[in-house]
Amino acid sequence: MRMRIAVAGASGYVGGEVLRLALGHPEVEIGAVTAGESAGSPLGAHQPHLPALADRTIAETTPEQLAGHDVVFLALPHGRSAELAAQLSEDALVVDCGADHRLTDPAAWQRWYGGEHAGAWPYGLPELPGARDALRGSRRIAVPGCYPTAGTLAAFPAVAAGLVEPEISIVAFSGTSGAGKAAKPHLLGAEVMGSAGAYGVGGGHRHTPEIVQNLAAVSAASTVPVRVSFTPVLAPMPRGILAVASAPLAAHAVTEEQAREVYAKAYDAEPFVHLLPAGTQPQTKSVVGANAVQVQVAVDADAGRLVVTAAIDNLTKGTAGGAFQSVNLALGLDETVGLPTTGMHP
Ligand SMILES: NC(=O)C1=CN([C@@H]2O[C@H](COP(=O)(O)OP(=O)(O)OC[C@H]3O[C@@H](n4cnc5c(N)ncnc54)[C@H](OP(=O)(O)O)[C@@H]3O)[C@@H](O)[C@H]2O)C=CC1
Ligand SMILES: CC(=O)N[C@@H](CCC(=O)OP(=O)(O)O)C(=O)O
Repeated sequence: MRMRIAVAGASGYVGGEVLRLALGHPEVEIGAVTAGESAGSPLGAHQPHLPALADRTIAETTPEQLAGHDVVFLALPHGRSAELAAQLSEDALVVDCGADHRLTDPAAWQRWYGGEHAGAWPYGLPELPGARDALRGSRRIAVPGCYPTAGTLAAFPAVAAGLVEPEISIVAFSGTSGAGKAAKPHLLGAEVMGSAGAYGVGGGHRHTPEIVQNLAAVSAASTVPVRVSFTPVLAPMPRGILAVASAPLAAHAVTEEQAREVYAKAYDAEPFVHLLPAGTQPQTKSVVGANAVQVQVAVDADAGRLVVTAAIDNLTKGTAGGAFQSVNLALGLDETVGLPTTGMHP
């Protein structure tokens, strides 16, 4: 099924990754490319890695520019996408890469983002139980946050199988592209190069309720609330997220082999999730540009904890790749069409 796509936010990091993947997708024709302040300038001035599109002129982001496309990707700051989506045709498949339609609980939206809750759309993490059914045939997709993709995929098989108590700690290291390309003082080279630092420490990051929402939906301990302590760390690299999730084992006798069996059952049939052989660890570089997740499982018997590591590229599986995976499902295509799975080494 051929699809004509529009990309709003085409000058940004996510918009650039959507367009990179679109150029390699056999069923995609690229229509409108729009943005904010950069409207009127050539796309090549913002996306130097896309020479095939360098001469395209960026248009203003209006409902009229985005009309007449089969799929509209909104790679815009949160708030802006909900406002725009409300003015788009119900027949078009609208894919919100921002946060506006991820949270199902209006009170959680109010607490973490503020303002009116736009409502929740089918959540674009196909690996979560039940997600594929909601995505098939849908005309709206909420793309997960990049940390929630990594953290959820690291933790959910153990939470769903009751392997751990639902008291999850997630520490995740992110490349700086996770913050977008708008100039921010804490992202200056002099601040970031050669250094790593935590932020949002003590439960302050707005991805916490999204991770809780995902894990609570699958938790085997239905009478015990899922609690997540999430700590993001900015790391001196352009792309990638490495998440380290750990939780107390529900039974102290659980062996590493048993834990691996739980993860193998969850992921053996998944085209984009790779449970690594014992003894190797996920590396962010190995998934750069790939719609891939590397996962490893360990049991810390002395501490009585399960420790799971997961690596993704925040812009690929963490946003644009995961978005195309969900689009493929929504349009009845094979989920894997057009999505690269190989990363880089060294
Ligand atoms: N970066 C990441 O790893 C991830 C990002 N996301 C989400 O994806 C969305 C895009 O992020 P990212 O690409 O990183 O951000 P960038 O800052 O790199 O890009 C933002 C884009 O939005 C455009 N824009 C900003 N304000 C407006 C406006 N008022 N009207 C129209 N267009 C506007 C910008 O255009 P211009 O430059 O012309 O102003 C630019 O094209 C955000 O919601 C982000 O939270 C989600 C998961 C991961
Ligand atoms: C490194 C870095 O700054 N990362 C961003 C997460 C990006 C993302 O996924 O943002 P949305 O949920 O808004 O889509 C942050 O911590 O805010």
